[in-house]
Amino acid sequence: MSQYEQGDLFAAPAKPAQAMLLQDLTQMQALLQRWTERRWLRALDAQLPQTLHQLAAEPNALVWLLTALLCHQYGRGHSCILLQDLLDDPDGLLSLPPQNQFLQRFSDRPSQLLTGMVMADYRQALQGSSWLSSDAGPAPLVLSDNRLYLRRLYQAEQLVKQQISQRVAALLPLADDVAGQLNRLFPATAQTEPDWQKLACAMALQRRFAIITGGPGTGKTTTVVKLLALLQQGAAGKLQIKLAAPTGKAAVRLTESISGALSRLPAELTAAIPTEVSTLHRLLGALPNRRSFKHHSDNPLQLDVLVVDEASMVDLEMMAALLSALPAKAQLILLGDKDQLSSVEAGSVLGDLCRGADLGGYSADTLALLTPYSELPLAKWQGSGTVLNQATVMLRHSHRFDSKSGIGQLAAAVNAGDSNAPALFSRFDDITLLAGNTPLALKATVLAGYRQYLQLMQQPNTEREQWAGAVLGSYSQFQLLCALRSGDWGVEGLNLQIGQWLSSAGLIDARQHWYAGRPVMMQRNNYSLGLMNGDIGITLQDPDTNQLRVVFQLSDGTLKWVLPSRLAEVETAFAITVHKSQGSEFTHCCLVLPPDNSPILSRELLYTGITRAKQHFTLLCANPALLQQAIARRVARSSGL
Ligand SMILES: Nc1ncnc2c1ncn2[C@@H]1O[C@H](COP(=O)(O)OP(=O)(O)OP(=O)(O)O)[C@@H](O)[C@H]1O
Repeated sequence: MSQYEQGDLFAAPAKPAQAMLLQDLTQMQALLQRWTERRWLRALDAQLPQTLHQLAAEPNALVWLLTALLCHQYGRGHSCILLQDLLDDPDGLLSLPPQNQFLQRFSDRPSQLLTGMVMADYRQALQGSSWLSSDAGPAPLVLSDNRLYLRRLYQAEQLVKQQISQRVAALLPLADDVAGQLNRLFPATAQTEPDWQKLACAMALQRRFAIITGGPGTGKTTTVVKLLALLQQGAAGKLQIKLAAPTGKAAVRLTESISGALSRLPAELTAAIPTEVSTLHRLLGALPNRRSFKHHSDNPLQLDVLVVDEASMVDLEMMAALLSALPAKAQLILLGDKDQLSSVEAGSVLGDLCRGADLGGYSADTLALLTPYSELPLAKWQGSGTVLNQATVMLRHSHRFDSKSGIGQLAAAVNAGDSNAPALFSRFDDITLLAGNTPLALKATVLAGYRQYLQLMQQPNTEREQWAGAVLGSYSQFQLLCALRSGDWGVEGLNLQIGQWLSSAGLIDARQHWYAGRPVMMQRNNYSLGLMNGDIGITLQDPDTNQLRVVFQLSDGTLKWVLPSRLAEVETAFAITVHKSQGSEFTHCCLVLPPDNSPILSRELLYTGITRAKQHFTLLCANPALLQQAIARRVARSSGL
């Protein structure tokens, strides 16, 4: 029996009177404790009001409740809570198990306790609290337009809004021959749609802030390289350009794709374009054990143009840190796929900034900036979009996945919320649906997927670097992705299970914690080792020393051999979450869904998982009905952006 089914054991002995509970701190503490025991809250969430209370006593139990819920929502990636949600769906602010009939037994759910409350009750409680920032001074909570924030997040959001609107407002002068230059880089073809790559370039040339968004293979990198070539041409090659990405893995990928895109342009255009890509943490100068960075508004970055790839992975606080460290005159270009999952940390900055981008939403002024560079009329894309829509171009045509590609078609159908998407599996060879008896199918898939690199590992050759490079290359041919962290169908359970299967097949010997063949993923940046969160290394028996070492490929292509004892924060990576896979691609990628419904299963999760696959995508799903539900469910993160 699961913890949730034991309702009678854990439920409050008697339904406490709402008024009593909301006024009585002891009862409130007990309530938060019960919610924590049921895993509806994290211990940290229940702890926050207690900690604040020690710093400044707060007698109102409702304020305690709101603070714990706010902390919980922050942990789930929201920048704030909308007070309206407390009226519409208060249970949604806790991690309640979905569709659980036993929940009805709990009389202490928020929906029960907060019955009859109106907006004014929440506002009044907060406004009477010393925990709420006011004109009199800063405090940990901020109430703005009926949104409740942790002050840090509020400040980050304000900074992002302010900085971006200032940057979008300023128009940059164009070189005289810009139309001719654009025409040479983007030759006209027989098109039925505007050349969005060319228009993205034209827009970004005129703004200090621009977003180029698009799905996989739509030409974001190709476009930005042409943009940089034009910018350098206009500045006689004197611009200081920097490239960055949120994770080490994404940085390696951008280095590769930038180098590829440069090789397709004439050499005289590409001389002053860098290929070195740094992580955002490294660019900003992360300080050990601190949230702050070496570069900030008083010590800005030294650059003229900054390109940030995989911007969907950038969280709100990182975006704020980046914008505050950016010199006022610099140009910032964000690249990313707005439809992917949001950052692991709070915020969904790219998704928020790109809201409405599908429709264009361009004002007459913006159309006037773009029209001179378009062979086709743009009137269809006129609208009353946001300020940000005026600085955003969406690339719509995938050059990697054509109409014969099941991966491309499936990703597009899932992204559009098409409930018929699962029917595509029977129409294409490069996508496979394994429904039904999942454990057996899973075993067969992972054995086939991981066998090759493990066999290669067992044949060390005298050329140590070449052999290790080949093993790493072979590993990237296949990756198992999953939706959850814990449980049998999460990272933890699956890694254990796969370790056992591979051991039984004689491919690894997993009796020790560290063993040859163990793939591991960094869970945090480690600057002294030069390894970043999300980097995957493989444990190998070093033929030179006969000791175990974990081998990582660095962004310059070289290999780094690290003693396992130096890697404290790593996890086995036979299975990784879709979240952690962002910024990476694999030749064959297999996504396994749990048998039970979960709010984690969303359209964005499926889309992100599918688009990690370069040549083949397999979906393992015990319960195909879940697939439909996941396609219908959208991730909505509360924010004020
Ligand atoms: N206008 C175009 N015409 C033909 N091929 C193109 C065009 N634009 C891009 N490509 C090709 O499409 C492929 C993907 O391009 P690119 O890497 O620029 O896309 P991307 O959006 O950055 O991809 P990713 O999603 O991997 O970041 C490359 O092989 C590139 O040469």
